[in-house]
Amino acid sequence: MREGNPGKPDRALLGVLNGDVIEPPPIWMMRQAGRYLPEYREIRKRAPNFLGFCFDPDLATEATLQPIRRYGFDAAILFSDILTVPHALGSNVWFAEGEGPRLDPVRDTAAVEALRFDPAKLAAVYETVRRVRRDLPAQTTLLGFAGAPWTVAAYMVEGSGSRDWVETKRWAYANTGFDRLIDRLVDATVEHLALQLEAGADAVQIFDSWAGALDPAGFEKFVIEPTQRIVGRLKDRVPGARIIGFPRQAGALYPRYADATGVDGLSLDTSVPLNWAVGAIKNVALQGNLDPLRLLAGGTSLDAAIDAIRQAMRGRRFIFNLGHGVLPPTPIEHVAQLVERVRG
Ligand SMILES: Cc1c2[nH]c(c1CCC(=O)O)Cc1[nH]c(c(CCC(=O)O)c1C)Cc1[nH]c(c(CCC(=O)O)c1C)Cc1[nH]c(c(C)c1CCC(=O)O)C2
Repeated sequence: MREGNPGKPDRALLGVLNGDVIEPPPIWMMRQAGRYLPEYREIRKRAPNFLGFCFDPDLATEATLQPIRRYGFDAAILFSDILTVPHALGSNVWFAEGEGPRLDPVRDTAAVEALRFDPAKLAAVYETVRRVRRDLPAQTTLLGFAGAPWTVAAYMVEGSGSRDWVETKRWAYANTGFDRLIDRLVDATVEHLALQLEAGADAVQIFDSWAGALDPAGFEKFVIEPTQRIVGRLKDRVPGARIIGFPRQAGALYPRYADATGVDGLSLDTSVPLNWAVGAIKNVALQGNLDPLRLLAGGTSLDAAIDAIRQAMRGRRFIFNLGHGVLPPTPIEHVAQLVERVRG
């Protein structure tokens, strides 16, 4: 079934994005580098704060490689964060230990006009990409990433995480300059993703974690339209760029997102019935969507959930993943069970 990738080493995950059906499917996990790994918790102590960790190429390279060494996943994902982009735009971003991200809120046009993307502030990130590519096994795909404009804007407007994103939606729907923030983020995201691809990333994922917070008209304007611009411009700038989109909780709007944005792969959240997705979503590789809680719980119900996903996706361009990030209390043995079951 393989066409191969002329001129490229045989990277299964990149192969799926390029059009191959591969059995067993390549596997990686969102948030595979992080707190569920004892070796991550150990090196995390070496940095004074989380952004300092992300901007230290020694530490970020090591964190990226840890899950590859332990489990041999088919892809490594750059260890970084979606909030490095607001940092490079000049926003004040910090992680209050145990409380999640904090930013100085951006709530008017003057604050938007003050933002300037300076990629020099992310030089350590691109250096990490180069080092990881140099140290990775040749068959392992390296993924870069960015947050989508809507999700990054939501953190910038609220100044933190939120359940309902009230201030962001109020401004977005009022139509009083929020689009300018989205435009700035589209420009910065294209630049940031292009620099990762040019430093050695094989493909990139765009995380729109809060896409599901919008109504359908808002989803069209603030999720689909900016993502479509990013994909078009990135493919113009970096020929052959491969892009996975993750509009989390998009529900019935997943097919529209896949058709309209031009992504090569679509990451499905835990709530999506795969039998529906296979029929409704054409012409893209699908990725997903094991419930991270199944992985945490383990046991025979984990095996059954893995088998059901494999069964539903047989014959389809598919990348095995979770429906969202792995949770910190997940036992490391359950992850070993997952990888073995998918490949066995
Ligand atoms: C919304 C979002 C963020 N960051 C990210 C998203 C989109 C994906 C999603 O929806 O989960 C993306 C992200 N964050 C991180 C990665 C690294 C690569 C990987 O997936 O392994 C990636 C791809 C590391 C991280 N980013 C963060 C950690 C934990 C902090 C630490 O280790 O000290 C890690 C490993 C911190 C972070 N960063 C963010 C939050 C809300 C938090 C705090 C919540 C939490 O603690 O999980 C913003």
